Amino acid sequence: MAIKKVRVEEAVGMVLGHDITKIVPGEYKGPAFKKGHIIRDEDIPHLKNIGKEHIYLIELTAGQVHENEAVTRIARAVAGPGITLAEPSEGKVNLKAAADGLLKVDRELVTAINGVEHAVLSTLQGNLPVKAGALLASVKVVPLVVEMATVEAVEKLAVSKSVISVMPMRNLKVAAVITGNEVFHGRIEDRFGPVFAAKAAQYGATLIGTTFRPDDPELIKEAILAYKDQGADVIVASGGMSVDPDDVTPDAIRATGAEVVSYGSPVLPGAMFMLAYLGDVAVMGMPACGMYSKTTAFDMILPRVLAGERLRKGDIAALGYGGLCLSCPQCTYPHCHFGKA
Ligand SMILES: Nc1nc2c(c(=O)[nH]1)N[C@H]1C(S)=C(S)[C@@H](COP(=O)(O)OP(=O)(O)OC[C@H]3O[C@@H](n4cnc5c(N)ncnc54)[C@H](O)[C@@H]3O)O[C@H]1N2
Ligand code: MOO
Repeated sequence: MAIKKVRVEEAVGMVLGHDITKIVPGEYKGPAFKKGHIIRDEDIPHLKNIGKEHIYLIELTAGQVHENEAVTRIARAVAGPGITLAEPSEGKVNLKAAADGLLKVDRELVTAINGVEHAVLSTLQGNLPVKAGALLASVKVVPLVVEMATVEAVEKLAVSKSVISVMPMRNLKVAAVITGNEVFHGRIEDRFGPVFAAKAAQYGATLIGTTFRPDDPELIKEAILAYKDQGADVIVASGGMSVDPDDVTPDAIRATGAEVVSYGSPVLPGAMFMLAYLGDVAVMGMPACGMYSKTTAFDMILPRVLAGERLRKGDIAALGYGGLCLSCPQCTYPHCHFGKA
């Protein structure tokens, strides 16, 4: 590679070989000059004000790739379905969500790609519901010019795999069975119904019904089976999930014939959560913490089910890493460590 340093005063009329960044803390961070800009007399003081006394003249030799081309190729290699790529800027390409959905990231592949000399792939954690246009990942390379081998090594790792993708939510039908004698007999006002309505809407599902049952496993079982017959894809039974003699919801779910994936989840709040499947219908037992805490195991599991994943015991066990909520006075999820296993 021929890279020549030229003093800015002598660079008038020359073409910039890369974007040049300006940063004013708290005000601006971005390109002051873009690759391809032809340097003019009036640019000289501006370049000096951002600390540039020289520019590079670049001539690529065979087997070398300019940063913009390198990051574009790497971004294309790692982007799976549901991802849009921005134009390269300052040697970086941003990957964004093409539509609302569930972010999937192959964590092992991200690590392997970052093991390639000079490749940088920085992502959000996966299994997160994301909105259209959300920034999900950035690709960079470290030097201004990289060896073709760097790009090819990443392409080889990512070939026929999707490192980063967004699964669309499938607008499934959710039904709620709210249990508890105290609610059923009107001793207290139900506080779970609004939570389920809000969560279904938040994650792109339709709540097709909410029904109330006392702490009677037979009646709860029948309500679950009735919703299955009505075509629900996900049935959530709330309350009665812990250790008291009147906590009969897990037994009621078992009595439907559903296959229990897990009773208990390593997410707090949500330790007493149950996931089971009645054929293809997901049946969830939601402990009462779901009324009180803004974000629980339910928020780790429901979006994945709504995106079409069939979860297994190992998926639930994996939620323990990062599964401890700090119960902040003001919940800032997902802007925290919680649920990012
Ligand atoms: N000794 C133990 N105590 C608790 C354990 C445990 O393992 N050992 N687990 C705790 C965890 S974790 C949770 S979460 C809670 C709640 O579990 P449940 O799902 O069994 O909740 P309930 O007993 O049915 O109700 C608790 C509380 O919430 C009120 N509630 C329930 N449903 C509604 C509703 N739809 N609307 C309004 N209020 C509702 C209910 O009246 C009770 O006051 O258990 C811990 N304890
Ligand atoms: O199931 Mo309890 O949720 O950990 O609060």
